[in-house]
Amino acid sequence: MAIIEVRDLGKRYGPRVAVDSVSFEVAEGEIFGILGPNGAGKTTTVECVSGLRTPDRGSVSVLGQAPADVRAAIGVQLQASELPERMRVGEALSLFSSFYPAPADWSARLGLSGHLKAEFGQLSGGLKQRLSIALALVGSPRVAILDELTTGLDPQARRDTWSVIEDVRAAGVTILLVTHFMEEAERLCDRVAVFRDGRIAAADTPSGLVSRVDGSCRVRFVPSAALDVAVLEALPEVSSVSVVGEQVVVSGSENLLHAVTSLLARKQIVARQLRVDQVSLNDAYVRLTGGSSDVADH
Ligand SMILES: Nc1ncnc2c1ncn2[C@@H]1O[C@H](COP(=O)(O)OP(=O)(O)OP(=O)(O)O)[C@@H](O)[C@H]1O
Repeated sequence: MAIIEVRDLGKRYGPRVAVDSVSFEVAEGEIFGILGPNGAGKTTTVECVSGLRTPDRGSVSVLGQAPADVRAAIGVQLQASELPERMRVGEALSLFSSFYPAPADWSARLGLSGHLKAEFGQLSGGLKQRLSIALALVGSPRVAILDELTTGLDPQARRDTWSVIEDVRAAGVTILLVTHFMEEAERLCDRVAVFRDGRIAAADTPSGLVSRVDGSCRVRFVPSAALDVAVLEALPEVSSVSVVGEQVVVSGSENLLHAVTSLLARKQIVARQLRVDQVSLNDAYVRLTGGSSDVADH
């Protein structure tokens, strides 16, 4: 069942079109990733889903209702969330908890227990980020919207946060996640939408996006005996073949390795120094966004 439905969403800021004809659905329990270069319309889209912004066009429903009518069911962690400088972590958690009849306490799981007395203004970027996640989850939301969840965290803190998000999902929460990190999208997301210029350039599972890239798999080897390149080129899985010195380099679809090794076995040729490379989600992303490299791989 779709828990979030976005239909033909459009939003302008003056003459600037931020989001144009965006449609997607998120199923209950799914982690749906939104990727794209700076200015592609990701934040505007999730702000419309969270009910913080009103679309100019199209419709958004969360749990079958307008977001503004189900606010208590939506937890939001926005890119730049600020609290008063002097407010202590424990005070912020208590204040937000007081808004809900049955608040959830994620502070220990997010490594905040040792910082409850620290003032917000004194926190490192990483701790601010973790606090904003804890505050987004305090109302036990059915839908969590996380915008640049792990930006500013060091690699270990990022991995720790991913495992928290897996726990959040295991608790039945549906998650809409804006990210610039391909490794994060691959690890966490069931499906991702790649935004470009306010539109969705492609939406699929991470592996589905990779397999859309022409020549997503590459096999290299040195044949043990003379090999007619034309027989490789005739295989339906093969998109191109090149010969570099003794080495044969074959590009093609996901099933390339099986197709090439079966052919070589039939011809009783051994593939020496065999290597297989797979296009990464990062490669797929770069191609889908027209070569933009404003993305981190790890
Ligand atoms: N409040 C605003 N007023 C005017 N223009 C805005 C406003 N918010 C966003 N924009 C513009 O709308 C476009 C989409 O912005 P948005 O923040 O949704 O993109 P984004 O994909 O989230 O970018 P980023 O990765 O940098 O956060 C951009 O061109 C941005 O400059």
